[in-house]
Amino acid sequence: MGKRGRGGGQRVMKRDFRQQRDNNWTEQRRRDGDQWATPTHENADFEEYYKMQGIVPEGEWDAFMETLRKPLPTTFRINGRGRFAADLRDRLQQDFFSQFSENMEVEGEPLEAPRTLPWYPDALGWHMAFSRAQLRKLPILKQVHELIIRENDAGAITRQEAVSMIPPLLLDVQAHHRVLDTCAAPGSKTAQILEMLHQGAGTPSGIVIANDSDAQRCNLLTHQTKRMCSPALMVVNHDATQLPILRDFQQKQAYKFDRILCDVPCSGDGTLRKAPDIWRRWSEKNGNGLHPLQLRIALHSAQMLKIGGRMVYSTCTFNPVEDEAVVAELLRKSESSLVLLDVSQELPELKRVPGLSKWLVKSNGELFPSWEEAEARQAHAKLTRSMFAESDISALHLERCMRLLPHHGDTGGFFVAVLQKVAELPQSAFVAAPKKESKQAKAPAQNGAKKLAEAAAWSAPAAQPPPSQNRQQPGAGGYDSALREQTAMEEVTDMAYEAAGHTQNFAEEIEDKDIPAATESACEAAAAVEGVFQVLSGGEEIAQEEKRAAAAAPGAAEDEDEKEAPEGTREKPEWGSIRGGGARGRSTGGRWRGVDPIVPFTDAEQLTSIRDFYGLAPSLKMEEQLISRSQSDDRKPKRLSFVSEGIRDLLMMDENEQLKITSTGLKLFERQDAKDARTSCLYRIAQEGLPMLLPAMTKQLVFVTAQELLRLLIENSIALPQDMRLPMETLTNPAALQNGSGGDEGKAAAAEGEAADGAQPPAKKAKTEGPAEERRERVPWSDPETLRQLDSIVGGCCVCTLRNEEAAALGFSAADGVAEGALAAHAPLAISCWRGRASVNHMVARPEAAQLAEKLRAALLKRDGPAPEQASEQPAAMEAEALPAEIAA
Ligand SMILES: C[S@@+](CC[C@H](N)C(=O)[O-])C[C@H]1O[C@@H](n2cnc3c(N)ncnc32)[C@H](O)[C@@H]1O
Repeated sequence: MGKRGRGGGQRVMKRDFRQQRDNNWTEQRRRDGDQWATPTHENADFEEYYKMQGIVPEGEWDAFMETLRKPLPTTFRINGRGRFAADLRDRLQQDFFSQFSENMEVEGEPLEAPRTLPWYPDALGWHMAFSRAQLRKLPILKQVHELIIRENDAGAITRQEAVSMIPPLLLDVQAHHRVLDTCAAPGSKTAQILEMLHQGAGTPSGIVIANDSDAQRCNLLTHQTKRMCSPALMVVNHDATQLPILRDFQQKQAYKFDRILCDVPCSGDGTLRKAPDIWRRWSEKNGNGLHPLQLRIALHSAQMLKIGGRMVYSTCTFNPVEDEAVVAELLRKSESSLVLLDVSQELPELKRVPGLSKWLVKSNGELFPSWEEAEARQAHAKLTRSMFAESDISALHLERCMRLLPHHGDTGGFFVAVLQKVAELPQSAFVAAPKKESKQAKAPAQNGAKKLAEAAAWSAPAAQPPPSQNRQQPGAGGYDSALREQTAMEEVTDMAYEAAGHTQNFAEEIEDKDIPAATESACEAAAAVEGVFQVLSGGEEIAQEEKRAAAAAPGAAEDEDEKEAPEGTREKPEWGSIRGGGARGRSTGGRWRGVDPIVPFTDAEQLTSIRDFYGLAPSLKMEEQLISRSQSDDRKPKRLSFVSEGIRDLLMMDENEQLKITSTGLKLFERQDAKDARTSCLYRIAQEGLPMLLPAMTKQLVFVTAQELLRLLIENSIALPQDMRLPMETLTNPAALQNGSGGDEGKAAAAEGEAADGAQPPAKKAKTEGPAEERRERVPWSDPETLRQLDSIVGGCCVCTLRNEEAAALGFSAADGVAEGALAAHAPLAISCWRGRASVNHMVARPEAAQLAEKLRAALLKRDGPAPEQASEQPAAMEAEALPAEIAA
């Protein structure tokens, strides 16, 4: 079959794969004739290959294989650091894990007690291994299982495979770092990195750029990281070998990163325990096919790293061709500008084996120790020299790499190398070594040695593309194009197709049989193998798109020579004049088709209105840090998001719209569209923006008791007393809303009862006013202090938050009431609400409201003990079923 035909098939496979990717990997069964057969956990090629490689220490092979055949335990980490994370850890320990004992059994089957991951800092990483049968039979396991799903959805914990937590820990991220996560979707490591960035108080000066070459997976990445509520994150969609290198106007040089994670696409056999279908699809060809891409990603990343910066290269495969071979070639090409760090003293409790210094490469069914031997046997056609352990290998200290073996810690398999940049990479690093004499000789001659040299030159440190290249490629892909020509990508193509075939079938059989939430582990396993697609379809599509975008860019046809400012002279552009990568709805056209452009929000009238309405302190620099994604100018933007100073600066540096931005910024405000809910402010507060807004808010705040907050969360709406209800005229006369309660008029209107509460946002109203709601007897607000505050705010959006002293007593804030950090999991207990004509309703999504209610109930239970009617019940944290049906759901 020709390549064109197969490419079409690839697209279908890719779509099928994506549609199912959120599902959990379970034990797969495949149709075998008319029989359903459970896949065997055997693969002779796999065993032979890895036995020969010597990846497992002497005498441990059986234990290695036995563990690989078992399902993977559940692991999770408690988000964030500090007191809040420790509190949650202690609560889980007291309420749940203390109920397990050492020698527990379920119907004769031993049950392993949950335990902490010994190497994870502050005992915040946990491991639990129990079977499905045990889960069904032991109620406490079911409760723990549900708790983990709930806390994961709420952003308090993250379910993540244990070994996948290691790269971010070794990246050693600090709050001021610029961090790049090159292959980031679905985003479990990005989330971990973000937490590290946010470990101090306030908004960090550093940023995280999370990239993935697959646009749909970028959306998944956005979704996964949304719960982190970080204004310091930007998600971009590029081929990591062509990520644009921007010019840093502050440093007057290329924009570089302090930390880079290259968690590259790989063949994924380290995930066999959660993706058992790999057993029957495993082939060394997958790894051989991915090696060139992995190397190119690592090389380009190294170029984007600051001198002194740290880069982690990781895979979830045991395969040395994708692991040590890539690291070795990277070190070789760097000519000592990169150093492989000895991290044996970091995470000391983590059991690991050192990297290999010799390995074999398989081709045509034979294993070869060197390129020369493969060449002599005519078996080198689909190989590159860089896949082999060369004679210089001992000088590279590959023993500093680490391989995580499943039987050592009951985990998946993983590989990690930590590198530090000590000097700029030589230009020669970006010119590929000859692969095969015959083709090699042709390539420069056919394509032009000058072009190659030019491409390599402009990829040098801090250099900008020469004008001609710049017009062709918005990204710093100069060396890449050279590399493409020289590495004879078309030969890798076949291997990639084969690898992709493996992925397709793998994907086709995914079924969701277990956990309802999209699980991180499923996505990770999927990601590991899906990367294969990027070699061809994804990568090529992106390259095409980047070319198209460059051509479509305003002024692309002009002489770039005249436009390029000499190094070091670039001025900082005006905030209001920038446009972040996107084209949709722009009359001038933008760079990235189908992407809404990022537009600074500078509407002075609206900004003043928002600032006045919520009494926002000047410390919240909305005028310079608020953005929207607008399709056209004729309507006010639907959402306003806040970006950190670091992201704002990056947006300004990206004045040529080189970045294809999927998402950035923390949503603070949403346009209030309800026609019957007019207030003087067009924008209401988005719940996720509260951690950022609350410290700056001085108006529309209502400090309520814990019991009131709990009631509001459970009942959705609490009525105002009759004498505080607003008159009907406020529905059409916004000015009247500004004057607070309606006095006598209010009383008159109140006689019309609840159904007349037109100021409630219609969408919410539909949700909250079911027949059961109407039947429920509604006790109005009654605490005198709360009533005083409710009377002092104006109708429309407001925030109900726990009173400081209660927040401190219940452990939700420091004694001074100030939240630690901006992450959602550590945000003060506050909810975005709507003060309507006759009631106050919350505007929080149901799952989040349920989670907040449970958190509050647990804290109250801890402080006050069980309420009389609850005294005989289980701890509050376990009793979602005791909540009203709409919350428990
Ligand atoms: C192993 S997964 C990453 C998992 C992720 N780091 C996490 O922890 O959730 C590899 C990812 O690389 C992406 N990918 C594949 N080829 C790529 C390329 N050329 N550039 C950027 N991303 C790529 C895939 O879409 C996939 O999401």
